[in-house]
Amino acid sequence: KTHKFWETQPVGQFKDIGDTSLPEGPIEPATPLSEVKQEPYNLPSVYEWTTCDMNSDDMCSEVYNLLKNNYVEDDENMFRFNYSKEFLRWALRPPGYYQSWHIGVRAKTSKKLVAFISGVPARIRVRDEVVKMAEINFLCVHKKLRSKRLAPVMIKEVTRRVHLENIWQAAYTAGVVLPTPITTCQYWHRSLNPKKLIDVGFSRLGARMTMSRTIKLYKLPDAPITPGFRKMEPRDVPAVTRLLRNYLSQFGVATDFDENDVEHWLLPREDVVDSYLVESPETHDVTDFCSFYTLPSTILGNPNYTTLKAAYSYYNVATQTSFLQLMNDALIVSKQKGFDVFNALDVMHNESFLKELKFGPGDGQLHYYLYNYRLKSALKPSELGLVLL
Ligand SMILES: COc1cccc(CC(=N)NC(=O)c2cccnc2OC2CCNCC2)c1
Repeated sequence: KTHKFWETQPVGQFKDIGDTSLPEGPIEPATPLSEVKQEPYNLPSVYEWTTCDMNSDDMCSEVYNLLKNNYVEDDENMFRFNYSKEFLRWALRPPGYYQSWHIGVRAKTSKKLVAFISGVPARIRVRDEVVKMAEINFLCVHKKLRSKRLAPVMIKEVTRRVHLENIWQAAYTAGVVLPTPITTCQYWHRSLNPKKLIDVGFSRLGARMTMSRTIKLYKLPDAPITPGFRKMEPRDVPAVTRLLRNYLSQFGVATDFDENDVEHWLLPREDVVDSYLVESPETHDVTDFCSFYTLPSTILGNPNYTTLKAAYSYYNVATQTSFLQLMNDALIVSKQKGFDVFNALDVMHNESFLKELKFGPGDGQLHYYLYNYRLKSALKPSELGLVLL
């Protein structure tokens, strides 16, 4: 498959796979800011760039509606991600964010928002190097404007604006294979509401299984079973940061969270992100942590349901409680909150609970990428400590 655009970019190229003579690290050097293109790239003449102020309710609604109607669908086009406005505000405004990295494309005549791409700053450790990067996400071109080659110029424009902030690396994911994945993850789903999942075609009734047998198979207790299991609170930020930093230090590529980051990314926000911890009843130490984010999907073309309520595993650490029991408690509270399904990637140590807790394999893969940073060899998913939204 010719990757006309990606062959021009500083990313690992397929032809270089296995060439261990190439050093690990940046592919191109940083350049002086004076050498960064000062003016935006040219769009086709009927379109114009716009910067999206996510603090503005109208602007946030425009981005929300563009994604709701035109963003990623599953392989069978039965579901489409439906990130909420509150989720987008959270995802796009972490500490140190740049509004200039929230980039829209409008049709000049109608002024309608027809495309979007975003970046947020993140510190990501690659082996022993902590690198300031942009996490690129929510690239979306209106369905009616596909294959007009808008995506390459949007990627070049967000790259230019990231360079203007003296940042030279990026991280992103895609459901498609591009040059060149640093790892490829499988996704897994744990049914919480099997009847709805079967009714909407997300799952199928197992062979020799009745509906009542299936409902019984996925039944969960009404309350978490670990003593000291409770919602995370602001006072827990230092302890959770210590727990997370220690856990993530073992992975080849991982987010380098500090307390400021933990306060933004992991404190509970209703209908956006949920996080729980285990405070030892004896010592009051914080010994374990689990979290998941809320990402509903629109159900396309089903007469009885419109929305699939999905929880996505985020960051989880078990040091005293068994990982199985901790994640089972996460399933229990997500069921209690009305989620239909709990999704997870086989990253970090997730593989150890997936089969045991009755997750089924999804029918797709999620590929992770670094921009302008070469790894000598690809990672196994279990060596990755990075979850993108
Ligand atoms: C169920 O509704 C869907 C609507 C659109 C796409 C997919 C399949 C899919 N592509 N799933 C994932 O990418 C995925 C599966 C498990 C965990 N995280 C995931 O993606 C996250 C992380 C990357 N950005 C999207 C959300 C499912």
